[in-house]
Amino acid sequence: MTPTDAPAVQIADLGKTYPGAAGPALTGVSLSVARGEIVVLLGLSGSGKSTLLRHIDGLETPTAGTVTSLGQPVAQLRGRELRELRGKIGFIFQQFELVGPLTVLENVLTGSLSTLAGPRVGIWMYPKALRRKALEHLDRVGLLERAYQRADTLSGGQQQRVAIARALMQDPEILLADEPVASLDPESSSQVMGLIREIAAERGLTVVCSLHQVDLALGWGDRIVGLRAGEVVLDTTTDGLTKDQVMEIYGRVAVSTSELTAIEEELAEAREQVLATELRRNAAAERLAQDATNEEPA
Ligand SMILES: Nc1ncnc2c1ncn2[C@@H]1O[C@H](COP(=O)(O)OP(=O)(O)OP(=O)(O)O)[C@@H](O)[C@H]1O
Repeated sequence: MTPTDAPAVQIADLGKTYPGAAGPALTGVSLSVARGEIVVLLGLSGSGKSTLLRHIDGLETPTAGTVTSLGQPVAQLRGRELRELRGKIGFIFQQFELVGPLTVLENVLTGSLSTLAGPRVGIWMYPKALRRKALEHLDRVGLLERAYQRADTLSGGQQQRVAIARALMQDPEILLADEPVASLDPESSSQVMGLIREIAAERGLTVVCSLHQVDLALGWGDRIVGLRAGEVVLDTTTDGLTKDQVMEIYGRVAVSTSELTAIEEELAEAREQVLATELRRNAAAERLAQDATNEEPA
């Protein structure tokens, strides 16, 4: 395998148990994501999607197994090495994580902070080249005319586009997105996902994105990885994949008809036993009452 063929992310037998947790958040997860691939993580709340994403840029440390991102063994990196890796991995979140009172442009500029020595307060504290780059990214996400507006005056969809522009300031090779459209309406959701896909194609970005919406995932991703209770239960390209197959991840159609019949028979048997016990109890109570009547003095 030549260096260019090397996967963007290689996860081997990853396990994670949070301190004090009753059970593991991830178990035996193995996954290889090629450069330029667009992968959707699907699964119910609590299935481990965020935990998996957070291991890719070293925000979590594995309990077992390894994660290699852009050829680097993530858990072994410290200090500058870890910062350098994170500099190549952009992250966008459900709640956008913008600084509301700051202007849109300033929010985008904060995406370049890891490349600068020391903090920056105000747009004019950033080098001109970075200001120009931030404006170009805002133009790309269709928000150039909003550059000097407060971030918290924008709609949810617009704020997520600002967050994308901010992530682009890092010139990332990988983009991680943790339910980026969970708080958006369907129209804004497809606009934001469409934009991510276009930008990923333009830049050859690798994208790993968790989503809740199966339809969106099917139309948007190249590949779907389904998680259930911390384990990979589906890993397939989206070509020809049906919604029913995907829904099995959620356990809604995971029970077959024969299993359902068996469960129903078991329930019917249990109901009969309860009924028989109740009948016996009633009979015993009647006998006691009868005995008491018989013993009463004439
Ligand atoms: N910091 C933490 N400490 C302890 N347990 C955690 C922590 N973060 C997550 N968990 C637990 O790990 C499991 C997986 O959580 P995770 O957030 O990765 O799931 P998720 O699929 O992203 O869920 P959601 O869709 O709700 O964001 C859950 O049982 C959760 O309660």
